[in-house]
Amino acid sequence: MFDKSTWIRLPRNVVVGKGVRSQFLEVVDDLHLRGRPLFVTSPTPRSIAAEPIAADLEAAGIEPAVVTVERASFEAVEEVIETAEAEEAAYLVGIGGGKAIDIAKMASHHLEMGFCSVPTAASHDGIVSNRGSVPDGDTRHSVAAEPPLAVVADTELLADAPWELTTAGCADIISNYTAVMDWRLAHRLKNVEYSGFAGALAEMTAEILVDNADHVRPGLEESAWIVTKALVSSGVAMSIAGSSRPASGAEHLFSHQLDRLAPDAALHGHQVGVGSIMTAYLHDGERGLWQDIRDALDSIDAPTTAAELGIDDETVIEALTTCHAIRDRYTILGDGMNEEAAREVATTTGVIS
Ligand SMILES: NC(=O)C1=CN([C@@H]2O[C@H](COP(=O)(O)OP(=O)(O)OC[C@H]3O[C@@H](n4cnc5c(N)ncnc54)[C@H](OP(=O)(O)O)[C@@H]3O)[C@@H](O)[C@H]2O)C=CC1
Ligand SMILES: O=C(CO)COP(=O)(O)O
Ligand SMILES: [Zn+2]
Repeated sequence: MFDKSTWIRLPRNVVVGKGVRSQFLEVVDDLHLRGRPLFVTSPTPRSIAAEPIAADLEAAGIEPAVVTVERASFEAVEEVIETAEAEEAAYLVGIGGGKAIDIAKMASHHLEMGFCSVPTAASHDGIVSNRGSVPDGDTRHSVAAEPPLAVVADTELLADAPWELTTAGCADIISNYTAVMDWRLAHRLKNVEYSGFAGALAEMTAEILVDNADHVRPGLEESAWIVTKALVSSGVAMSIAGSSRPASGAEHLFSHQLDRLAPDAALHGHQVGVGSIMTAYLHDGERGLWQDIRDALDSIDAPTTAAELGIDDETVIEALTTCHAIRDRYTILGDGMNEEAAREVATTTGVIS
């Protein structure tokens, strides 16, 4: 008997383009969101986006509350929940990079409140997804979170952000290739539920981005447009899957472990890109996928080596040999790599010298 059912929760308004941050009020009006919003932001996005949008709302008689978070953590989520309650917020708006948006969507989930996403960097594919990613001691959780009711992605703002944030977003997308390979492997070996639609969308998103790599150049608003649309598409794949599987495999485990071993050394997207070169080699051997991934990263100025990440070779080996244990997610790393194998993959792919 067929007894499957699913909920696919997606944003209603995805507004992308030049200057669209000035349409924020129109977007929330269209969603019939009323009352006082709480802006969840981080230090740099606060001054460049949260304050100007707050000024627009104030001119219309709405005074948003604002909370600034420094790190992605459960404590930060708790702080946002308390602020929302104290300020009697009616809905939440995440304004910033992955950190602020993740915290806002997790707090909204707990508060059962609407959430809007205003990215200030095209640096990660959590802009639209219904997942939050939080470190917790030795582990890293991917938790259910509120998908945004609306995304307001201003390409002018995104194009003005430091170029490395955009290349990080590209690398997060390119890593979908290996994430989907890991997901299929887990399906075959461990009977993990697999969605062909979500897997195909995540892969196709990476393919379109790589095909358009020549148009992804610093300072070009068109680059912000191409990358943001890919980030939205990848987030939709996660929402269809109901998990981060289409966009997060062993390369993400590697990055999450680097966050523990070398905090703040490199951007999330750059770390997963380098991880993807190595896990592609593990999946595909010498057949060429790892070189294609490395060349695609190189063509958009994303790091391809430990040195370019600013991380030493021994930390890469430690991350590779331990990251399988960071969460219960079966990948090509199986129950872990030994040190010799880790050195082999990292050296052959040129990640370490
Ligand atoms: N939920 C999901 O599905 C996903 C979640 N993620 C998560 O997202 C995070 C990674 O996202 P990322 O954006 O790299 O991290 P951050 O939010 O930490 O942003 C990276 C840096 O960019 C700065 N910044 C943001 N916008 C601008 C701007 N316009 N101009 C100048 N600087 C800016 C931030 O400043 P400041 O320090 O002042 O804030 C920060 O230093 C990770 O925690 C990752 O796990 C990633 C992918 C998917
Ligand atoms: O970064 C992600 C997708 O790009 C998702 O993060 P997780 O690995 O925490 O699920
Ligand atoms: Zn990611």
